[in-house]
Amino acid sequence: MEVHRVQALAESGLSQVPPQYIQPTPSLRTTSSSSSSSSSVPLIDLSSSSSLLRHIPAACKDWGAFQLVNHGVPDRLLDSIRSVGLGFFGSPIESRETFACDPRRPASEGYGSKMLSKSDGVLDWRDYFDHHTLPLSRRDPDRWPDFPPNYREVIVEYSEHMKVLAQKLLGIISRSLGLGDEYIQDAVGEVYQNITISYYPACPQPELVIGLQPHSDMGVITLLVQDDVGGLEVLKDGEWVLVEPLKDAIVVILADQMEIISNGQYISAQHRATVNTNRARLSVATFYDPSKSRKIFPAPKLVKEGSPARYREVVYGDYVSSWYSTGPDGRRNLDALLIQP
Ligand SMILES: O=C(O)CCC(=O)C(=O)O
Ligand SMILES: [Fe+2]
Repeated sequence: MEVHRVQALAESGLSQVPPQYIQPTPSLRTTSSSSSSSSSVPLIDLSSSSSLLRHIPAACKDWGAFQLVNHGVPDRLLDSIRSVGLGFFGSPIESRETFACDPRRPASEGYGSKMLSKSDGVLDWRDYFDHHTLPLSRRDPDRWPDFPPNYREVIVEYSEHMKVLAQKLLGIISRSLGLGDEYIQDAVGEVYQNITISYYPACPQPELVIGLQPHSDMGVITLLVQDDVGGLEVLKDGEWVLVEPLKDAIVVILADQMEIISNGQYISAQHRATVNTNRARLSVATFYDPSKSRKIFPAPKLVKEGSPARYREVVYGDYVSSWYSTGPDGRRNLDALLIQP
């Protein structure tokens, strides 16, 4: 299978994007952008008790996403992860290709460009590097780049901080739903963590393409850091809203299994990434997922008279397979589990 790196294409200096990257439906193009919207993604201070009690639950209900400051992750680590990512994507293509993922297997670890396994379908204007970081049994740092020289160390340290922060947030979210602090963590079981560094090259015709197509994340919770370029957008009441780049903030995105466990009280945010003519953009997404064999279902305490179960139980691995084979198409995978009243 021949793989084209978007970065190589962009750096070849072409003035028009190849047809396989052009979004056929104008509604999927990013021209009709966002930022005119009056609302913005909630900004939450994790060190304030009113945030924990009021702002986090409101953001989870209305947006399924928020930006977090005073999160306890050292700012220098956020800088380091961005800088090793840029170091990798700024290295010669031959060095990068030594770490290519297996393009035939969805979600395989390594350097990739095409997220979905289906052969038709429009391509995203993005390259990425996916790291399998937890559990330790699936971690093999030899499969990660060793340039810049501190690359692997930074990933290991970052993985630990993201796990701790995700678990803290799951405790807060669990409690806010009237469940025990540990309920969501227990429902998820052993954590499967992946870290994906996305690189969106500058594009000569950004209005015709999409960096990353609209989707909701399939796991439980995603923690994302971005650089100062901007491009991440969240769908709110039918409008795309830009997630303003804030240097030391972490973007929290609730994912599909969270919506199921909360029986729809909290929503998974649909989001997408746009690109621009001038500057390449880098983001780092850390996904917190159940194991493939885990069964996920609405918390029994949230299913009662007047609020019946809204989602069918699902084996997480089946959810992942359908996501990668058919594609996310917004919320298609989650909507397929809805129980019709
Ligand atoms: O690049 C971004 O800001 C979004 C990345 C993302 O949504 C993902 O990797 O699932
Ligand atoms: Fe995402």
